[in-house]
Amino acid sequence: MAVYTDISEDDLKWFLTEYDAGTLLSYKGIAEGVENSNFLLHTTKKPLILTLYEKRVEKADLPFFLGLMQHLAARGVSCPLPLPRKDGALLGTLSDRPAALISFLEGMWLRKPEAKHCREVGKALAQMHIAAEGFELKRPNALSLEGWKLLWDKSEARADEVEKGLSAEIRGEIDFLSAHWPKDLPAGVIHADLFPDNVFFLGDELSGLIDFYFACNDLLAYDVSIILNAWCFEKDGAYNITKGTAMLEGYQSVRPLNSAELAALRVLARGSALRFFLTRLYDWLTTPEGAMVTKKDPLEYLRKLRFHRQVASAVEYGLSA
Ligand SMILES: Nc1ncnc2c1ncn2[C@@H]1O[C@H](COP(=O)(O)OP(=O)(O)O)[C@@H](O)[C@H]1O
Ligand SMILES: N[C@@H](CCOP(=O)(O)O)C(=O)O
Repeated sequence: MAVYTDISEDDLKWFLTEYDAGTLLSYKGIAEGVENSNFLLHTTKKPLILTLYEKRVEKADLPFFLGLMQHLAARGVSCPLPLPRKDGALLGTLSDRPAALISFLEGMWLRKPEAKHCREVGKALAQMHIAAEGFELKRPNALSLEGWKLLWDKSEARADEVEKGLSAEIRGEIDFLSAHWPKDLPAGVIHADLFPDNVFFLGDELSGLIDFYFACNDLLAYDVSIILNAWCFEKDGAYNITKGTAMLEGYQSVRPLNSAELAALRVLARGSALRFFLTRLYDWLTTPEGAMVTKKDPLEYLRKLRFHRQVASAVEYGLSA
């Protein structure tokens, strides 16, 4: 559940007077998501999503996120479009939080994605990478090597509470990644969180991408490693090579990966597994009991990280010859 901040009907009605959004008919908090507070609004015009930006989103980054959605939507990516206020601004304030209205996207996220869906996700990610070219704002990835070290510093003392021996293992992993992280690969704007809950489908057709609040400038192949991690493992922890093949084929049908990117995939996948392990671990250790948010299991990503460590080459991810 992610509604951290309540809003009153009167405040919301007042907030809406700044927009040409029609008159409020109803609104309700959305249970899903972990970062921000989201509400579905019905007005006399189109349905809208109201987002109140919470703790982990820097206000200074909001023009990047909202501008990126505008840039992508203008280039044919199906993603939410921020609704400007009457004064042209994309951001307002509600319940003391920065707040925005974005268009409602039809579709549902898939609880049990299949290989055919992975192919579509691969394609959509590559299309997003290409459509983002020319976006003029920049945002370094706050959750890359330096960010991982900062997160780890905050969690290390209690890591062995989660699993004995974890502290030494993760320190070793950070050292390895610091020494081997690739530098000269194609870079651009990445989504950085394209998990199943951020991709909508209508039937088997991908209807849109949401949640650009981790988007940043980084290595494009790192984003590929994120979707392999997020979509291609089964509940029992096994890597599904059929899904991996479909995903990589889908991606490469739009943007072929070069040989350096393919060679780096294993290290990138270790990095992305570590990244989600670390944010989940931090949340696991710091979210108070009874908070209105579903904590995600850090150990799922520890298991993925261990899998990538024993992968000998990118062929094992399902690259077709
Ligand atoms: N533009 C949108 N159209 C339809 N539903 C949306 C949209 N944006 C968010 N949602 C709903 O809100 C949920 C949480 O949104 P998300 O952006 O993932 O939140 P968070 O950033 O807090 O993780 C989504 O799973 C979806 O159900
Ligand atoms: N995808 C991340 C958590 C971020 O959640 P989202 O609701 O913003 O996609 C994870 O699974 O750890």
